Amino acid sequence: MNYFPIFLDAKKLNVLVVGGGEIAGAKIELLLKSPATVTVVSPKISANIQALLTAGKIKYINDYYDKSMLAQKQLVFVATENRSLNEQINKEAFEHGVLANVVDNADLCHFITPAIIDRSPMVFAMISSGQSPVLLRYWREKLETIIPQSLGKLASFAGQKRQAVKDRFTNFTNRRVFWESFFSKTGIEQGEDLESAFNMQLENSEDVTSTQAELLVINTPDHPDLLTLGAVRNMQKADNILHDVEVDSVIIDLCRRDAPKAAFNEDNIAETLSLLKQGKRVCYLNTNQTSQSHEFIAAAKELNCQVFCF
Ligand SMILES: C[C@@]1(CC(=O)O)C2=NC(=C\c3[nH]c(c(CCC(=O)O)c3CC(=O)O)Cc3[nH]c(c(CC(=O)O)c3CCC(=O)O)/C=C3\N/C(=C\2)[C@@H](CCC(=O)O)[C@]3(C)CC(=O)O)/[C@H]1CCC(=O)O
Ligand SMILES: NC(=O)c1ccc[n+]([C@@H]2O[C@H](COP(=O)([O-])OP(=O)(O)OC[C@H]3O[C@@H](n4cnc5c(N)ncnc54)[C@H](O)[C@@H]3O)[C@@H](O)[C@H]2O)c1
Repeated sequence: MNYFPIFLDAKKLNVLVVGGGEIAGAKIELLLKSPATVTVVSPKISANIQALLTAGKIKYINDYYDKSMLAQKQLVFVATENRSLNEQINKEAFEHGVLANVVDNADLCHFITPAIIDRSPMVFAMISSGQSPVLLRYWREKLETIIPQSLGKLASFAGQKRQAVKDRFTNFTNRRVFWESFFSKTGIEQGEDLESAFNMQLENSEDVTSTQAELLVINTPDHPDLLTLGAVRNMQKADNILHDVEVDSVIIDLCRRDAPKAAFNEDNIAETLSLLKQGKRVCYLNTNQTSQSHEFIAAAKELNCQVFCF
């Protein structure tokens, strides 16, 4: 991953846009979807940009770019047709600690703009690391059709109810189980009857003090595409991950990111069994059915923990 993905709080963002043509206009429109402060510098601006200026949405410097304009800015977008000017801005921005994006010039970008699926407050942003913008657009269009429009409404609702769930359940595992169960209910994703479904679930949920231990054994294929949907869902739910050394890192990366991970060996069998005794959900990515792995699974069953195979 050569590009590190983060989301910036745009309330505190000061952005300079160099250029006043069609491409600069598109970047400004995108920036104005957020509360960023946008300053445009160009000796000429298009009718679209003029309209934004008249509406008081942007600041405008009617001049040629100068490096002094980078002061107090965190980002600069460059949309001029002048290659040597674009190179100069890339260099000067770097010297001033400002990150530059030169539109459609990966080699002059300190950061690149992603394809975006906006279901605010849920926002999906993705890149092809500059390798293939057309492939990226193709996937954005595909994902647009499967991500429901109501997802933003659901995320806002969950945000408003987070404190109520925190007040009701003191421990982290109970809160996670509550939300997992709420989001998997029929109709919830479509935003139907959120308030009544939520209230009913909150009233009927028990505070589970000791959870039932689960060992989720994934018979891991060579290729991630061959994992079943059930396997991936359970890999995402595990508290701890144990994997045979042969398992591909791409598959391990599909497990819950904050779950501790360990390679299966003699030394950590006892440790994993003790996690199961504490009622944890352990996912075991198994590739070779060795006698040692059979013994481990048998020992887990003896602990009275539930064993599921995928
Ligand atoms: C996300 C998106 C948003 C946006 O434009 O901001 C975006 N490009 C989009 C579309 C698109 N861009 C181009 C075509 C025409 C087809 C083609 O030529 O391939 C199409 C397709 C179309 O329009 O259908 C031309 C192009 N783009 C770049 C180069 C130069 C190069 O690759 O070296 C060239 C050749 C210029 C030339 O030959 O002269 C470079 C960049 N374009 C990026 C972003 C950054 C990398 C993102 C990534 O990781 O892929 C990066 C590195 C810099 C940046 O601009 O931040 C949007 C797609 C998603 C969406 O639709 O949502
Ligand atoms: N138009 C397209 O379809 C398209 C598509 C992809 C990439 N691009 C690239 O994006 C860039 C911008 O495209 P465009 O169509 O908006 O071009 P444009 O010629 O309409 O706009 C360029 C703008 O830069 C301004 N400018 C020039 N020198 C300047 C300086 N020293 N300081 C400040 N502003 C200055 C000009 O006044 C003008 O407003 C070009 O490099 C182009 O190759 C264009």
